[in-house]
Amino acid sequence: MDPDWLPWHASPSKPTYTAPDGAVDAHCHVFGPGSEFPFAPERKYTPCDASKAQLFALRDYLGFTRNVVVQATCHGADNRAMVDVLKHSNGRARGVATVVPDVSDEELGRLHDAGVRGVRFNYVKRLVDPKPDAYYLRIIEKIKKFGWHVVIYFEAADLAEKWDFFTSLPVTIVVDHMGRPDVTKDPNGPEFARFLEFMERENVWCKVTCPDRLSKSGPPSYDDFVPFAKKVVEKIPDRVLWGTDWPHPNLKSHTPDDGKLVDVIPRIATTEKAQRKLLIENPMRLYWPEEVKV
Ligand SMILES: O=C(O)/C=C(\C=C(/O)C(=O)O)C(=O)O
Repeated sequence: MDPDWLPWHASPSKPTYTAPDGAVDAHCHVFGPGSEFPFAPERKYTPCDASKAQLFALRDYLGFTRNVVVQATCHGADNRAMVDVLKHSNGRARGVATVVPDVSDEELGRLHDAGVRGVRFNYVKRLVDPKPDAYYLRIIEKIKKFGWHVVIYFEAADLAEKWDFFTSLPVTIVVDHMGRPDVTKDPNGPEFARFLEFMERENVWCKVTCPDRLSKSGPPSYDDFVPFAKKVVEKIPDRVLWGTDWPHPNLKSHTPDDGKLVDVIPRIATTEKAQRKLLIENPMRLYWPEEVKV
């Protein structure tokens, strides 16, 4: 089964930026292996296998310590591949699952015990068919008892339409990839200003991730991505997260060099204090709160 997109980089460069001890890759995936963890029949793309061993090896190679493994749509609501990573991580991986509204409390309990701490609502239409708000509200009612948060993945154009719903949610929200801004526009323009207004809400967090997806100026430095991500880090330094997005599903323009993605970090979080918040303090507070010394 050939993947629909370029395979991930087999020999990324060693980053020139050294992440602080304890750094967290807060957005990554595993795919399959398909022979062990079949892909969802309803998926809209077919991934290549990308295993926990390869994810852990990349983590160590890039100088990171922990992972947050996000359920990808190609596995639908079958979270077994993601849970398998958590169970083999020695406590160094947490998860974000995909569930359906009639998920049982017992299943949610099993996911929580394995290390899941959130669910993902994916609004990107090329990945998932749209669901009504009530679908997601039923899920939120179920997960509140576990203290989980909601990760939302949407296109910039969706924000206006979903504004009232997103701003009504009574849980912590984590936005994937800055809501996918058009980085050819002005970072000080009205479109990104509206997104930054969303970021002003105390329960809203943002992943300053995916220069490889968003940039039009392209690798290796992804210059046009930097002012947008830097703005978010400066605005909400205590509510930002970073991740590789390995193995980079659905990228067709190029195969990102994960070492070069790491090297973008000091250009968007320009002080050691901001880097420690982005890479350690913020993800630890959200995913390993029991290990955070008050
Ligand atoms: O991996 C990402 O975060 C981005 C993509 C894929 C998914 O999120 C997914 O399959 O769940 C994408 O933009 O294609």
